[in-house]
Amino acid sequence: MLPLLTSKQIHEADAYTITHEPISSIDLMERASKAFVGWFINHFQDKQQSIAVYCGTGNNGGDGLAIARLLHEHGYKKLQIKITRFSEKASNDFNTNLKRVVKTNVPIAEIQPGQEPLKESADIIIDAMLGSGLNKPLEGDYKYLVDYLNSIDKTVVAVDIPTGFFTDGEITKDATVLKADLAITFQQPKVNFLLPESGQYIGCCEVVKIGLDETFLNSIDTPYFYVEEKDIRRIIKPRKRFSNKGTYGHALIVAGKEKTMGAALLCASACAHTGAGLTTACIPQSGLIALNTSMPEIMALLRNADELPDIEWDKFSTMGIGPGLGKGNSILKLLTAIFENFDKPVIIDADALNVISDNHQLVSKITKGSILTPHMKEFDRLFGEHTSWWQRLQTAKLKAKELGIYIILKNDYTIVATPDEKLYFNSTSNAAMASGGMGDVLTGVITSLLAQKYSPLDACLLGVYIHGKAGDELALPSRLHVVLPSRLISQIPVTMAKLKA
Ligand SMILES: NC(=O)C1=CN([C@@H]2O[C@H](COP(=O)(O)OP(=O)(O)OC[C@H]3O[C@@H](n4cnc5c(N)ncnc54)[C@H](O)[C@@H]3O)[C@@H](O)[C@H]2O)[C@H](O)CC1
Ligand SMILES: [K+]
Repeated sequence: MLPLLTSKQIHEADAYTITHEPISSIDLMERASKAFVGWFINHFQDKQQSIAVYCGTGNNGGDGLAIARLLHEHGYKKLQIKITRFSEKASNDFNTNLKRVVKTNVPIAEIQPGQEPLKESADIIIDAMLGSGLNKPLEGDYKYLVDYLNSIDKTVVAVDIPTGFFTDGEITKDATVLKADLAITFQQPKVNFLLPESGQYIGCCEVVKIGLDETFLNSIDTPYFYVEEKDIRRIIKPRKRFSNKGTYGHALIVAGKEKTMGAALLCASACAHTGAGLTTACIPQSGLIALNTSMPEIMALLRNADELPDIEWDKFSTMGIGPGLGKGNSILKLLTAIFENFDKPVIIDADALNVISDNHQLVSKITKGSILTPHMKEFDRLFGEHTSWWQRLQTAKLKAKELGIYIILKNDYTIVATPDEKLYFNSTSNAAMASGGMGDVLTGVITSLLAQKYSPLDACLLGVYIHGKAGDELALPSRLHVVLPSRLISQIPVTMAKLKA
């Protein structure tokens, strides 16, 4: 897992690398700038395009000056540097790089406090004004300049972090940030890049390694982790010789009502396709024909609106409860009965989450180790309104600990909050997957993994990853506009096979 650092910790990692590699800070800056330029020249190959490099006077600005020099050496002809002299302070490495770039004769202009922004006509703006040193929202000269640059709608490439964007902590709705089409960020994604609020400020993000000390990075105490394919390959288990259906558990999918049987079918089908030994769907009578005709592999346990179904509690390894289930008194009774009689962790989604929100006394009854899979609205209904994703992260961390449960907060980078106060960000999935039924599939996948004796944490991390990866494999190569849940289900065994290869 890649630990994600706060800006304070990034500065510590920077200092540690300088002392222990050892490397001088100016050489580390050179390495970072080269990494930026390596990516930049591959993607902006037209050397006749005009480029304005806006530099602050700290180390982000120092990077900007080094980048301008390196681009000049690579033959970019129409470069200009604009230094924001809004502070009397300048870092040593900024000053050193200023001396170095002066020798190249790339034109340099300085913008003084209170000065009107210089009219910008360049095709591309490289933003090296402020980076991880940002310590307050933009105001005064910076705000004025950034508002102007945002208004002229140029292609903006941010060095490390867009000016005005906090890497961690709450992003306020009225924040002034220089909107970047692309942020080329150093060493690792920043926590706030992974939250939906960043969408309006960052078009896309590329991470370039700058050789910070890996042992130190991995030793830093942080609740935030980024899950990568190598982590998933360590979690996924092969199907063994001499195994049989009993080896892989029996999952019960409690889902569906008359007009939302599709959710139950998708969930149960995903469960079977992810490899549960047996899958039974607890559905109303009205869904039986649909189940039998669409999925002969799946057994039925019928639910009658007025009485509790006759569940043999010991028979099932786990349960996935909620997709298309409906609300109301009978569902409340059913959930209560499950929490009272079934002592293994379950997966709770959709309508089951809403029933818990409406009957808050149920929250404390949720079996320890269970997994909740809310999207943003379901999460807020359960745990209260939030005005930012940062707040939501903190609540998820708190509630997962307090209730001894796992919370999967669905999002572009779906977040898994665990009872030991960690937050794992998933790295797969894409916008083509944003369609009804995708969440039902995820619930089926995770239920299946829990039935197969993966620990709740591994079931969460693996389930979320393969769900997103299957969607990526289908959508990304041919840039599909949309991937439907039922198509994604049939991809899951393929995705799992690739991860085990
Ligand atoms: N390990 C790495 O990732 C490396 C990063 N590098 C680059 O260094 C910057 C961070 O540099 P730093 O000097 O610490 O901070 P900034 O340049 O972002 O800011 C400078 C300075 O500005 C002041 N300031 C903060 N907020 C405001 C504000 N709202 N208005 C006005 N002034 C503000 C404050 O005094 C800051 O100290 C990182 O992003 C990378 O680009 C290294 O090059 C290599 C290693
Ligand atoms: K920047």
